[in-house]
Amino acid sequence: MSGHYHSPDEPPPIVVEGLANRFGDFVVHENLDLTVRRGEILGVVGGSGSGKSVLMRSIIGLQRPSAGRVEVLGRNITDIDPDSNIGVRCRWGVLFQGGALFSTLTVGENVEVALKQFYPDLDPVLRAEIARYKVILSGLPDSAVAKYPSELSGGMKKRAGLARALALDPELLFLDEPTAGLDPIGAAKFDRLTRELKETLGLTVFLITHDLDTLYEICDRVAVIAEKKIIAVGTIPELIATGHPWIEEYFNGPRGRAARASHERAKG
Ligand SMILES: Nc1ncnc2c1ncn2[C@@H]1O[C@H](COP(=O)(O)OP(=O)(O)OP(=O)(O)O)[C@@H](O)[C@H]1O
Repeated sequence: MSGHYHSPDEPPPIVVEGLANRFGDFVVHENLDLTVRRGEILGVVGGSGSGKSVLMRSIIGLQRPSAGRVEVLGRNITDIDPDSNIGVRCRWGVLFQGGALFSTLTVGENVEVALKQFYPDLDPVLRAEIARYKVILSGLPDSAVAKYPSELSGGMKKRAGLARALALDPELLFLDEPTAGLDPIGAAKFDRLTRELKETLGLTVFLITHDLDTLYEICDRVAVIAEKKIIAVGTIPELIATGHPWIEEYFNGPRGRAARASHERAKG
């Protein structure tokens, strides 16, 4: 299995500049800047309702910003009509909160949806085989291919959603709270899978999470949304060194301290 080749001169895979999002009078983002580096897992944190999902939707072209520029894999997403950016859309995969699987389709068929859309002439037998491979790559047993979402546990649904996100061999993977609702063992396994996939497939990962263990275990850097913008981006020690009160409370509160202690124990 090979990753994606990139020349060192290529621009960062995601560049957001001066982003604004408003719903009526309600301002979610104002003058938000963010650059995601190639090959990193970037964790995105912020209080509930701070605009993490709206940011992700702006980056993948599902939310038209009120102002600003969003460049993904060298294409300006804000300028192009959603139907015309098909070439760039097949270069990312998204795991939405809850998996967003089609309930009337099996897991395998769910994975096949994107393959059918982007490669309509693909032989159906080959298409089913590619889907099966993605399901297994996501850590599900072969038997899960023929199952319906209602027959899966929460953790299996996440993996099925991940298989769908990987359908088109993406360069960029967007994960919206992938470990929410999983027990700690299931969450740790999902974290390991994310890291392994990133390393094996050469992915860049944009990962929204509230899970402090995920931040400590697998994120290369963390971006913090507060006050309608990204207030800081860096490694966790770099963030703590900013002394910002929200960051301080987040990482040095009881849960933050417990996650750090467990991370340090695991490192030995
Ligand atoms: N389509 C919309 N119309 C109006 N308001 C919206 C819309 N989408 C999001 N919002 C509002 O924007 C704010 C940010 O929402 P968003 O879902 O991005 O938050 P979040 O940081 O992902 O929160 P959480 O951690 O709770 O998932 C919220 O107050 C939400 O109600």
